[in-house]
Amino acid sequence: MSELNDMTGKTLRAFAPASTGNVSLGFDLLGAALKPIDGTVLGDEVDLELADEFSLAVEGAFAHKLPADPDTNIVTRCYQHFVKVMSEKGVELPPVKMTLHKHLPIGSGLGSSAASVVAALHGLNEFYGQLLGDVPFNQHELLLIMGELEGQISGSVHYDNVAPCYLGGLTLMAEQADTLALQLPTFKHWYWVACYSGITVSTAAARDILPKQVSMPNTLKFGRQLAVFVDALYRQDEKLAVNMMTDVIAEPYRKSLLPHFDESREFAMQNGAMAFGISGSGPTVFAVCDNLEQAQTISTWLQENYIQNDTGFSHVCQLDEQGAVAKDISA
Ligand SMILES: Nc1ncnc2c1ncn2[C@@H]1O[C@H](COP(=O)(O)OP(=O)(O)OP(=O)(O)O)[C@@H](O)[C@H]1O
Ligand SMILES: N[C@@H](CCO)C(=O)O
Repeated sequence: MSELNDMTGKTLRAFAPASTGNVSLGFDLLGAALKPIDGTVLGDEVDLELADEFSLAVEGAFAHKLPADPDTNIVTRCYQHFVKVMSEKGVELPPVKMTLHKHLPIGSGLGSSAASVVAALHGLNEFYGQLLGDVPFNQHELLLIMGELEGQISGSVHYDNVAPCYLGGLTLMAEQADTLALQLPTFKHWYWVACYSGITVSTAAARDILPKQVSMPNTLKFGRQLAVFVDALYRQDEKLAVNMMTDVIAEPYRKSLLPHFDESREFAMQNGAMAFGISGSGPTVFAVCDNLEQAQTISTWLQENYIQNDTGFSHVCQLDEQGAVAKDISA
């Protein structure tokens, strides 16, 4: 322990933003990190400090929606996995006390479990990095671990929430041994309205209702849309890009789980939205606008008409280009 830096009394806080998976046209392959323009914290935070033994405390607006036993919390599993891998490398890490500030609703389509996984693992990497003098895992290695942990909870390994949440911006999954995700160019003037209705849709259940096979016409449309969308981003051809933003894979089946989805789309598209769809596996919906006033009108309408209970909310967002961050919050 003598060669370790002194972290006594230091508290590090890691933040990981909300994210929207699929972006309609890229099922499991596209994702974007979101940040409300009014400064609301939309993401999970994890605090870390040295302790005699590991513990996890859970606070925040959605803490009571998680299982009471901290051992079943994905943050505990992140810690256990992190120290196990380091131990296998011959590095025994001193325990930490972790506090999860659970701001994101569970089963919301905003990458709630991904935000906890990313905040926990990024926080652990930065905290132990300061202790050891260098981060234990590089960005690629850490993203691999994030995908694995998120997969344990959502029933399948898909990176479209963890990758944008960790890296920021709009990401395309490459899933290659040396390149997991690619960061794409974006339209900086786009506003993304994100409205969470307040009901819970489990990702595993929303995957179960999808057909196991996709028809030939839909396969061809999916491939064309994704390829043309990426090209349009690189050429900053906004009209072509939004024309590609439709979902032939999941939305036709999943919208039956979302009360008022069709009216919401109709209102949004008639009031200036360039695209509208389900965020991840829902129930959050998103609308893309190039005009702030229209985005605000749509957000207000969704707040009044799409939200089902008092846990729902609606935010006008832009893309969070930064992704996960960590800062020293020691008193
Ligand atoms: N820290 C955590 N954050 C979120 N979910 C957690 C966490 N720890 C354990 N869980 C459990 O993981 C499951 C997450 O389910 P699911 O993947 O449907 O939600 P989600 O990640 O919130 O979905 P979405 O990506 O749609 O926001 C729930 O059963 C929840 O109780
Ligand atoms: N791509 C995943 C995201 C889940 O948030 C799905 O749609 O099932």
